[in-house]
Amino acid sequence: MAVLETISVLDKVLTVKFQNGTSIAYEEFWLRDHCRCSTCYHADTFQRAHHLLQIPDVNISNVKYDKDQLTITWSDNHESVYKAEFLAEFSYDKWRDSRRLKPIMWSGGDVADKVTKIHVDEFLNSVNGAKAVFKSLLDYGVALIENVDVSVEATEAVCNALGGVQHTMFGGMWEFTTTQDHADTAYTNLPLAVHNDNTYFTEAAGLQILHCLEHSSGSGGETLLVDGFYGATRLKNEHHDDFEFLTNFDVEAEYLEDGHHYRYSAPVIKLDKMKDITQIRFNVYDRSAMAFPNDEECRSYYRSLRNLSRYYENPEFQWKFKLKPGLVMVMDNFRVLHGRTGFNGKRVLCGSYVSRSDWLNKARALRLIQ
Ligand SMILES: C[N+](C)(C)CCCC[C@H](N)C(=O)O
Ligand SMILES: O=C(O)CCC(=O)C(=O)O
Repeated sequence: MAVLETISVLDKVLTVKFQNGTSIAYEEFWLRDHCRCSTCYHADTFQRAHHLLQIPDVNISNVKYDKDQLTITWSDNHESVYKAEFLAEFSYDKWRDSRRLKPIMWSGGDVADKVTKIHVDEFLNSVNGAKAVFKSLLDYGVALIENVDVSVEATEAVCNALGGVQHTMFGGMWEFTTTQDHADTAYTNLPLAVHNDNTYFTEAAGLQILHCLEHSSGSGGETLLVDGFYGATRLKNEHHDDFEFLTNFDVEAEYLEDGHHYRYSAPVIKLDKMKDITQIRFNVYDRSAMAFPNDEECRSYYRSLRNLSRYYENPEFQWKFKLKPGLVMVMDNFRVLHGRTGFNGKRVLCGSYVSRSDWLNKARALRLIQ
């Protein structure tokens, strides 16, 4: 519970000292911009009523406060009221850290005992079930949902509860096997080294959901998962120059098939301003043929990608398991790399993508993140 203790105003800055000892300084312009009265703010839509250019250049004429709220009278006689709880949100460190995700890195199959494995009914019909799935995705980048009817329709209900089916050139809900519906090796029985999908899209899919509907008259087709953040962190600690290179160099990726040519360039390892790893875009197959300005950059490209690959290809760091009908695997495509061993026989998978905005929206609505 935030409690106002003292307020002081100097040189267009109002400083609040809270009873817990913290102090926060607010620019006058920021305070006027955050007036929540009915003429400045549409409380029903959580939107400001004025353009930035309409905010007047005024000064604080008078302040009144008690332990719960502050009232400012402005030099244009406008009056603004601020609740202590609202003001207390804007300690910069607290505000910044409240927005940082806190992934728990993992390596190897032991993570199987940590990720959420939940009955589909509990996921779809209970808040705690939904929280368990989204927390597992936030913590480990993987969640497993069991007892799902072996159908595209039942899988779609799971995809919608995860945030909604994301439509791409591959469709919305997809069902795929070894028929060449698209010019991609996913539609074959070849082994696929662990990778992130959609490195050729301006924004990769947020989640990838896979449900093996059938695998008959054959073997293989085991799923491989690896924590892309763990491998990138090992690279940072053991090949720092390569890590730096991969956080700065734009690797170009592309996807080509009749009527389609996607192309996008971005670093393999994306950092935010806090230097937290926020995304891995790693796919050895979809890399474009690139030109380089000099030998050094070309050599750095191959050395750094090969060194990072050694972590991702290390079986010790991979989680290998077989998707079976009824079990739906959900993974964070911004973090977890997935692949499969080669297979024979008839193997049919269905699933969808979910955008990152949409699944984080669900997690935020469940109050798991800010
Ligand atoms: C749509 N579905 C998931 C079946 C396959 C899409 C192909 C994904 C492509 N190999 C990539 O890595 O982006
Ligand atoms: O067939 C599988 O298990 C995965 C295929 C794959 O990697 C993909 O569709 O992106």
